[in-house]
Amino acid sequence: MRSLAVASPLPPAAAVRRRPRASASGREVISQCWKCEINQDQPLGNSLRIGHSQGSLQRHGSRNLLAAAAAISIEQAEVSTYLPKGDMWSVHKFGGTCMGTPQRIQNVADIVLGDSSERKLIIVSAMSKVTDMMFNLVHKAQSRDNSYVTALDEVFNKHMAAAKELLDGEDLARFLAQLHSDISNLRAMLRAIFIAGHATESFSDFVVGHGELWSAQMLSYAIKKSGVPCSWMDTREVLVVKPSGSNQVDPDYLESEKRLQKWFSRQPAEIIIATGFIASTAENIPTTLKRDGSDFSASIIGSLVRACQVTIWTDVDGVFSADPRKVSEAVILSTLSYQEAWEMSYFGANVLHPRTIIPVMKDNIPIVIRNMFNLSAPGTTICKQPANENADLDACVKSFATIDKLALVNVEGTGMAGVPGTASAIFSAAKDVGANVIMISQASSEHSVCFAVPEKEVAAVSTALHVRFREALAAGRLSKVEVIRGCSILAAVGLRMASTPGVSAILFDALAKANINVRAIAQGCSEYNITVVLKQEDCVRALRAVHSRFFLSKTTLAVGIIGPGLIGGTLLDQLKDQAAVLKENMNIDLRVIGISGSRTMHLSDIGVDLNQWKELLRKEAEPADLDSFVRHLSENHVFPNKVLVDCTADTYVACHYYDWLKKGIHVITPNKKANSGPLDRYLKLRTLQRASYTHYFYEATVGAGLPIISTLRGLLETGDKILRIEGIFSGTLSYIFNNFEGTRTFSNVVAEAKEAGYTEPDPRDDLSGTDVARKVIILARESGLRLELSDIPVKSLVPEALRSCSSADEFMQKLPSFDQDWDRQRDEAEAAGEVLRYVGVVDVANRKGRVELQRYKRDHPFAQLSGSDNIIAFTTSRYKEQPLIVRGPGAGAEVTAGGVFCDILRLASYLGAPS
Ligand SMILES: NC(=O)C1=CN([C@@H]2O[C@H](COP(=O)(O)OP(=O)(O)OC[C@H]3O[C@@H](n4cnc5c(N)ncnc54)[C@H](O)[C@@H]3O)[C@@H](O)[C@H]2O)C=CC1
Ligand SMILES: N[C@@H](CC=O)C(=O)O
Ligand code: NA
Repeated sequence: MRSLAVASPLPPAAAVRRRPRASASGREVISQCWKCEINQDQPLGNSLRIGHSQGSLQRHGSRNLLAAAAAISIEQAEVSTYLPKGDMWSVHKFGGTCMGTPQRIQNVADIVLGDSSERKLIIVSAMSKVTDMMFNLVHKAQSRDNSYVTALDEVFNKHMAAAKELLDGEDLARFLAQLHSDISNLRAMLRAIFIAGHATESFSDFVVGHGELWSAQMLSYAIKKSGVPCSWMDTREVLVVKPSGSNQVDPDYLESEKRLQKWFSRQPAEIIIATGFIASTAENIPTTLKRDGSDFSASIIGSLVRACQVTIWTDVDGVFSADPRKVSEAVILSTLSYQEAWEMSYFGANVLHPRTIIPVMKDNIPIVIRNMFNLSAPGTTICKQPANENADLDACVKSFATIDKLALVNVEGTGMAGVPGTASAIFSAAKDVGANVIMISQASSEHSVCFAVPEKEVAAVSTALHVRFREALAAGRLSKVEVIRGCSILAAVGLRMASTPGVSAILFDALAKANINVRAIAQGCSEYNITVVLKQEDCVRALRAVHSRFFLSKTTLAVGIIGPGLIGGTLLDQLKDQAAVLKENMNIDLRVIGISGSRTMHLSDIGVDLNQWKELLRKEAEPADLDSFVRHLSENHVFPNKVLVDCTADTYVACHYYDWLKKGIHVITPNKKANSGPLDRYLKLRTLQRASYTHYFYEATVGAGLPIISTLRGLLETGDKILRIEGIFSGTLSYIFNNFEGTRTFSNVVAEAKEAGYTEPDPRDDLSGTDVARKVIILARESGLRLELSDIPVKSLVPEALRSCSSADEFMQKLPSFDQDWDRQRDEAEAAGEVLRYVGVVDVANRKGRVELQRYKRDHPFAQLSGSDNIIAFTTSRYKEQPLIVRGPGAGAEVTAGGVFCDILRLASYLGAPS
């Protein structure tokens, strides 16, 4: 035996990319001549130094030949063609779907031919469904079911038909002859299985592996048809594996490399089509690489030839940031590190089986996942940590994955702390019943250990723990072994989470804002993944919440609008006009997913087309139903954050805010009914809202879009003391008295205010002073006074005789008959150099409020207003001499809808949108 020391013919760039590999003798090949492949650092002992030679060796050789050197015999060393290794090889793997029809096999051939790599090794699976058909043959035969014969015919017919469509002439004849021969061998073997009523694993593996043999041959003929030489390889001649327990196998790299070398010396083709999935044992018994075996084959062979890349062709565009069936906004990741891919596949993401990554990982060979049916998609490259990624917080998390149907087991008790062996006893009990522990968490107080197992295994685990800890439980050293069913795991995966502060804060913040309770948390010190356990029913919503926080626009908000009247309708139009800008500039994605009027409602799962909301509400609507409207919003799993905007003036709707907040739905409204309704209900609502992560905003209830509530809050929260708030709180009444001059009649001016959209749906609410009283109550309660609406003395401007009118229209018709009375009041004031103004006062110091019609001198600030102006003066400890005054239009469609819109954006900002 002589060993070889041959350096790799890597071009310089590739040589730089890879670190030298250790040789079998443990030494590294540190100096290479890539033209003549001579290792300048070879051990002299039992090795043979090969001088610069011409011909084949110039293109061949590898640093890693060393790895096999000791095992390569002179006989093999002397064969004329060495297996070249290194960057000239590209390896492709095509799965069953890619090989599903003759046309697809032809497409595969085209892709292979389109790859300009010097050498190509193509691994193929059986045509789709064929592996199942083959397993079924074995199953039928060993169950002594005669129909295996017809099932075998089907297998034959499927391949014959495919070959006839794909091939012709001699190639077809050769393939069919081989197919015939294989089928008759299989028939004999299945007959033997039938008679024995049993198939050994190797018999079964032999039968099943035929799908790959046929697909590889068909593809190689299809490639040859275009005039390019190509060989096909039965990988059972090359790949040697040994069983490693629990239905897994370990590749024998040395032996496989040796055999590949030998194979290649006989057939030194530039394109090799190899069978995936199948292999053999060291004793040449056929076996398979088990689940996802073809990917594994590609990765092992990629490693054996030290390929520049292994491309796994499939039917998706790449690896998604989350399961696209659960998160429609999931994005394709352009790169993933090996560890990330590994973590994700563990969590059930359909990436690659972790073992597929191992062979290529040691040589830093990238795996690219690509879509055969969408060649324009660049796919996902799985490689060593990509260097060029920006390390901002959001980029730290690569993807999210979930596992459902889990149960948490919580073992708790004071007797655990400081007692070595408790954890070992707990987990050995789980092991004894064969339970797979998916996640473990123990707080450092050692008071409890909790772990997650598949729900179906939890009963056995619980019993085993009760048995194991019977004495400890009886003695009270353990207080309980508790099982919490119906759990899911949500994991955030990303290599860059390691040592980046703040990632978990963002994750938990997103969960909190979506009102999701976290039951257990685990993060290993590798920091590649953060795992949280939650209620299974919350899982998809949680997934969407965190995904949208890290991947999407920062804040996605589903909006339900109730009451598309003047304000609601204007708001919808404003949302329509501004949505794109918000998305682009602020990363806020607002989606109106439901609009409900009093008669009809229109619902959408992903967002109503706001260009035609009126039409949709008319033509594509269902009868309005508040409960089902709210259910539509709360049960929507696409959007993690939801808000109901009540644009009605309805008390019935306002009564529901408490329930909505409790459901985790935020509430925004210009409707004054909730905050000016019964005090106890108001207090209950505020208490709930303060205790929860749900928000309730109502800026437009006072002064419409003017910043009244927010100003008051700002004063209070910064410790100012409110003494008095007074002003003109009614846009309608302001307009009326600002314009009730000269020869104009009172009723005319009221009609104008109504026409301008300043009044309440029923203008009597304005003229009666009730609307102002409600605003006074809202501000009083905001200032800490516990007043009821009935505590506010109100001067009503509705003539006694018109209070009982059955409708607003009737009231408006009858109002002119009272104009003379109004003329008189105005003239009297004018004679005194005064004007009439309707004011509200919150007398915080004396814990009172009132609403009254007053006369003010013409130079008083209240007399200086115009249009629908409100003016609100805050007298506080800080603003004592000169009150803080807010003034401006306090009613009207645009300003009020704008105020509501502001609240929606305030909410988005509370939920994480940039400010
Ligand atoms: N108009 C203004 O300048 C201001 C109005 N507001 C408040 O805005 C709210 C809306 O006022 P407007 O738009 O002017 O009234 P509006 O009468 O034009 O609109 C209210 C809409 O709600 C609908 N509605 C009533 N009950 C409903 C129910 N149970 N379910 C679904 N829809 C229902 C009505 O059919 C109507 O379309 C009121 O609460 C008002 O106090 C607040 C500040 C200023
Ligand atoms: N009708 C109200 C509208 C705002 O709340 C008013 O006139 O002020
Ligand atoms: Na306001």
